[in-house]
Amino acid sequence: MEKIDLAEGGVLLYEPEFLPPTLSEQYFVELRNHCQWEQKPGLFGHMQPRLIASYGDEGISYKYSGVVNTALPWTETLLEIKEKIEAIQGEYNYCLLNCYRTGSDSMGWHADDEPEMGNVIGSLSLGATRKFRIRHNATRETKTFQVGNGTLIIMAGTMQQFWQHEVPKTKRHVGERINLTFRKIVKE
Ligand SMILES: O=C(O)CCC(=O)C(=O)O
Ligand SMILES: [Fe+2]
Repeated sequence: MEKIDLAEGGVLLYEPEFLPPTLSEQYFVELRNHCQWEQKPGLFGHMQPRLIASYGDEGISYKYSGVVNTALPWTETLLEIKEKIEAIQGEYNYCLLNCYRTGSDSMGWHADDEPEMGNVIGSLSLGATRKFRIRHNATRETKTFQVGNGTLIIMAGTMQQFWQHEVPKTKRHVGERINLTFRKIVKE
């Protein structure tokens, strides 16, 4: 596990081999086939370039890109994955899943810095390898991480306040990738 101390108190943990490939593949197939995937409109009425699904504790909902996502009840598989990540760091009550179907699916620069969002976010990648980039708001310093089948990233400390992150589009022919971000939503 690589621990990267970022400017101004941000912390990023990076473990490319967090889960073994066969288990990751099993999770990928299970989640792709059984999650309730949908494509939602983003901020300006365009559809978001990816599919999403969200699961969590009862009564949890999360407003994201202007869209409210109400959590479906946890599944066995998601609880199993959640426990594995919690064993490294964090305590989570919500999971947003993103499915990037091709290289044209992506997620633009953003920070998960909503006031109700806990500062520790556990992010697991399954399937095709994509780039995950982070960029410091003021200095524009950028770092790129390859996120492949079974890669874990934990974002913590003040990272969301000082850095944004993205999953850029790629012209390469890439297969599908599923990303799970486990979060803690604190209700007022
Ligand atoms: O797909 C990823 O690796 C990042 C997802 C993400 O940043 C998010 O869901 O907020
Ligand atoms: Fe994010």
